[in-house]
Amino acid sequence: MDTDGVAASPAAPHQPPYQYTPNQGYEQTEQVPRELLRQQQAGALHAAADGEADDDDDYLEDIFDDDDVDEQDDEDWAAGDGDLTKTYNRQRQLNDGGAAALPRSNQQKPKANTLASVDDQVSALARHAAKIRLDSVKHDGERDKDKADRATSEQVLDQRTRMILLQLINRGVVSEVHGAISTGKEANVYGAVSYDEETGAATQRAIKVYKTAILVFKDRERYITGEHRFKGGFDKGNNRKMVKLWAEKEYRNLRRIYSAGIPCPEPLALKLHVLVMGFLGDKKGWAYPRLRDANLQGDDVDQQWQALYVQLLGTMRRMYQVCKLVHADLSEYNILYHAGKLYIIDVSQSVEPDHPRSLEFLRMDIKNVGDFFRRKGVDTLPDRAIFNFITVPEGPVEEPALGEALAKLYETRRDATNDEEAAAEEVDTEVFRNQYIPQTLEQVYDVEKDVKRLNLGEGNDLVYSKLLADQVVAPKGDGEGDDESEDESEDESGEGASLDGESEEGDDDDESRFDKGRPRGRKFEDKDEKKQHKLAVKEAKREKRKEKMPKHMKKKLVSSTSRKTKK
Ligand SMILES: Nc1ncnc2c1ncn2[C@@H]1O[C@H](COP(=O)(O)OP(=O)(O)OP(=O)(O)O)[C@@H](O)[C@H]1O
Ligand SMILES: [Mg+2]
Repeated sequence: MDTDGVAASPAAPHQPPYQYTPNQGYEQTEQVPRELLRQQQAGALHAAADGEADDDDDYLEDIFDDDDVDEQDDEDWAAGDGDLTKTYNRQRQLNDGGAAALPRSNQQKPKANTLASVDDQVSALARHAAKIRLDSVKHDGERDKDKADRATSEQVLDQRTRMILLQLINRGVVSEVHGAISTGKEANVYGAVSYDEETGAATQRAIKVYKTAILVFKDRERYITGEHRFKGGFDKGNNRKMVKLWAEKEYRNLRRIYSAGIPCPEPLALKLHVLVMGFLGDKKGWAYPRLRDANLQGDDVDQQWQALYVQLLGTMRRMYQVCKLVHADLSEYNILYHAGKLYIIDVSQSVEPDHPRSLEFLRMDIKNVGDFFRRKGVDTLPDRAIFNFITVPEGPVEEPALGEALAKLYETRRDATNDEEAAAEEVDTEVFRNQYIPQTLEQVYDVEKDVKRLNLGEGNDLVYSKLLADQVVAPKGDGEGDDESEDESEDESGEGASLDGESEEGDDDDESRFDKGRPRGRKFEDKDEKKQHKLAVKEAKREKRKEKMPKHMKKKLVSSTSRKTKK
């Protein structure tokens, strides 16, 4: 790999290529990082593709494209994007001035103009090499200690990522990149610092770098499938595109959440699979603890937990109603806590309500949140009540009205201190958790039965009653009907919760893992629960089949009514 005869570099692995001088920071002892030199010497970008197994021509080219988030296809973003233009211009200025000042190891002029400009940019980036210092690991207390240690030794940045970080430094988005705050399967999060040009004041930043591990990202496809924002589709075979997509999704979602005033990291910049955001932590660079690790102090800890629970339900409703997002991986792991406030993080998999599985994801979020707070001794509300609270369009979306609405819910709930009532509530929650959730009219596969129930005044039992009632169930008893793909073979599969419109990729394991609608489920997997659920679903389907109208009749009914009810 390293046989290109680059002049011996002082940067042996154990010898950092920089020197620390008090008050002046890190001074570089190595002028140009090796991979950058190689870039220049080869005079062609393709020579760089020696790191990962990567045979694309654009291994590094796309790093120099100005392809930040496309504003056009997502007009509802409230946050402006002026900063990116600013940083881009700054970069151009820097490039113009910076490149000439650097020693060039190879005076050979690249033939193509594009290569020449990339070459210049590479030179401009080189002088920032010493500002990436992954040896300073910061994480709170004992948590992830091993993981973080590993981060420094193992998680050496690949060339592309390194280039992107250098570029971000060059643009002035951050001034230095430090050690990993967190390393995970899908992403590493690094601490970074940005120094104010005039005052020199330091501001902490966080940089999330998505990793290109095939297996993990395969699993995430389901979040993109059905997302109208990603209608253009994605190329599963290309990991780089996939991680870029995830970073982009996280960036966009963060912008929505941030501009809705929900506590979360401020999205600052995005470049391919690298996302720069505001740092949630103190001035010294210590990140706030995850809710899971929050250590509440005082003699009213119980009330504090209760208040946090109510706060979170309000946030979930705001996210749904204002941001039009379901988090889809909400749990005590993806919420940070500080001074009575909950910060929502990790939103790359969040989906819009029109995603075929959004309600399933929401139900799972509700369950995760409820389970956690119950363990903390909080008197939680039933899942169904929360589901309705979050999804019903009417009602407040701002505090303090949100909190008041929840207080009312507490008042009107069943008397949970009464054993019988409590048991009934538990059963209802269990039923709710296993109920089939249709997402679109096409998925209401037994519309006749639902209408009958509605006419009998049992409409409230439908999971989606608060959501689709006026669309799905017309008062006269007609409505949109069955869908073509609901045939016997699907019934036999036992995949009760699998919704139509979902990709039919045929990865059984993947799909079954998702029975309960749990994304990235390994963390939460519970085999018994899954089995039980499958049985319940099978039984329910058997019952349904008994009452099922023959398919040809249903088709007739659908075609005679669909025109009336379709939006
Ligand atoms: N903006 C931030 N400020 C401070 N800490 C952060 C920030 N973003 C993330 N972190 C820390 O990094 C951790 C991981 O972040 P995140 O949940 O976004 O990654 P992830 O997608 O879960 O990664 P993986 O699933 O691969 O572990 C968080 O638990 C939190 O401690
Ligand atoms: Mg996370």
